[in-house]
Formats: sequence, C-alpha cells, structure tokens
Amino acid sequence: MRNIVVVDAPSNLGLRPPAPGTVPGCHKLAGALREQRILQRLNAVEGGVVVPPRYDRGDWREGDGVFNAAALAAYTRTLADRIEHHVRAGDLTVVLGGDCSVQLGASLALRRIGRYGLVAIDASPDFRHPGNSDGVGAAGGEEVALATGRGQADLTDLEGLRPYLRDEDVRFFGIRDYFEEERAELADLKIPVATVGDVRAEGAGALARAAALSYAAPGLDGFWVHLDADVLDPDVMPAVDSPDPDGLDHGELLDLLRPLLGSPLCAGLTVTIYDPDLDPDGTAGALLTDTVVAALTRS
Ligand SMILES: NC(=[NH2+])NCCC[C@H](N)C(=O)O
Repeated sequence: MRNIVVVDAPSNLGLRPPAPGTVPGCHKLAGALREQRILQRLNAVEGGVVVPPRYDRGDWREGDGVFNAAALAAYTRTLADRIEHHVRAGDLTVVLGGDCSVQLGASLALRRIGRYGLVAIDASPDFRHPGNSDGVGAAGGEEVALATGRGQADLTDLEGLRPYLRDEDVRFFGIRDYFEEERAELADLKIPVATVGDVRAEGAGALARAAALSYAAPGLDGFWVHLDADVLDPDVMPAVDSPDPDGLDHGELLDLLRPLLGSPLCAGLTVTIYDPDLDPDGTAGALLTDTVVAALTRS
C-alpha cells in the first residue's frame, strides 16, 4: 500500500472577499477536516502545512487581471515544492485547501516531473480567461484555464513551464448541465465533460473507471484529482462561495472518487472551497470528510 500524505494548503488568495472588509473562510477547510480526524481515519502520514502569504488585494480594480497574483505565484511554487517531493516518493498526496487556486501548485509540481492529467470534479469548469471574459480576477474560478496556459504569464508560465497541463489531458466531472456557454467552449477544445446529467445517465463508477484507464496511455505519467466541494448539491453542501443547484449527492461523488483515487496512476487529490464560516454546526464538513475518507479507504 502507498502512503497517504496529508498536506494543508490553507490559501484563500483566489477568491473575492465574501463581504467588504472580510476574507474568504475556505482557508479553514484544512483545519475543519483535521478536526474530523481525517489524518487518523486515513491512517495518513503528516505532511505539514504550506503557509500562504497574506491576503491583500491592495489597490486592485476590475480590469487589472488576477488579484493577489504575486502572492499566488510565490505560493504556487512553494506548494509545488512540497507536492513534488511526495509525488516523487510515490505517496498519494491529499492536499487540503484552500480555494481552487491551490490546484496550480499540484499542476506545477506534476509538470516538473512529467506529463500528468487532471480530473476536475467541480460544478463549474473554472475556465475563465481573458479570451472568454472581461471579468478575470479570482484565480479560484480560473485555475484550469491558467494551468492549461491561458492568461497572464506571471501565473501561467512559472519556471518557463507553460502549459502545466495539456487540454487533451483534462477531464471534467459534475459540471452543471445549464452551463451551456462553458460547455460549448470546452467541446470546441475537445476537453471531455461529464455533466451531472451525464453522470446519472452513464453511471459515476463506469465513467470514473474509464477516465482512470484513459491515463494509462503511452507518454502519460498519471493524473491528479481536483475536488471542488461545490460539485455537491447545495442541499448537502451549502458552505461554498457560489452554490449551484442540481449537483451530485454524496453517493454519486463517492462512486466517482473511488475508482479514480484507487488507480495506481493517481498522484493525489486536492480538496477545496468548503468554507467552515458558512457551516456553523459543521454538518457539511463532517459529511465531506466522510466521503473523502470512504473514497480513500476500503470498506
Ligand atoms: N467555487 C469556486 N471555484 N469559486 C471560484 C469563483 C467562483 C465565482 N463564480 C467566480 O467565477 O468568480
């Protein structure tokens, strides 16, 4: 059995302030899941905490590009150093965010090592970029576009490694059926998308097994799984910055995660976006932890 290593990446640099003068609470995700004893329940190795820089958007205004960009760039490299170490050691690395921008740290780490894919399990594809929007700013809604080389070079071309991921190596699961514009762009780019409707029609387990197998192709070294908690239906996961209705239930998410995380080609998992500030009694966080633990352990 491979070691499971848990690394905290408590960065909220990629989201807008939830209210003026406040910062996003998703940096508390890691603490909340640890409080649910995720480390002990996974029998995981302690991977420590990669401490992020201060959240300070300064005098950023709409039109200025991605906010917190210098801090995001620095953090992506530091987080990549930590993840790279564990991937090279053959560990299965579980990164507790944080917002979705922490996924850039994983993508940079994997690009340093070889050619890896990304399975993004998310309500929305986080694919905003200057080519499809005037509203670029929050990297947590843009990280897959950035990782595939779209957007400002201070984030997309770290260490001269643009793109960290190739379009053809990305797969999306759980995108809402009503995101028609986004789905059309991804279809043009030939990036496979399984919407919530597709997951129900074809079966989560079958789709996930096929995705895992698709990375066994020559030239590929493996893949990473990115989980944005907002892929879940707001009924069971209301504690996210932008809840989108008609999402997955926990059973469907578990059926997606199991074959992916069980694959020897899977290098790791990022868990992002759950915001304990929006979950005062902790129920949603406890259920999220249960599903992640179940996906990584044999029942
Ligand atoms: N859950 C997320 N990925 N949030 C990131 C940003 C979401 C927000 N709708 C935006 O695009 O700005």
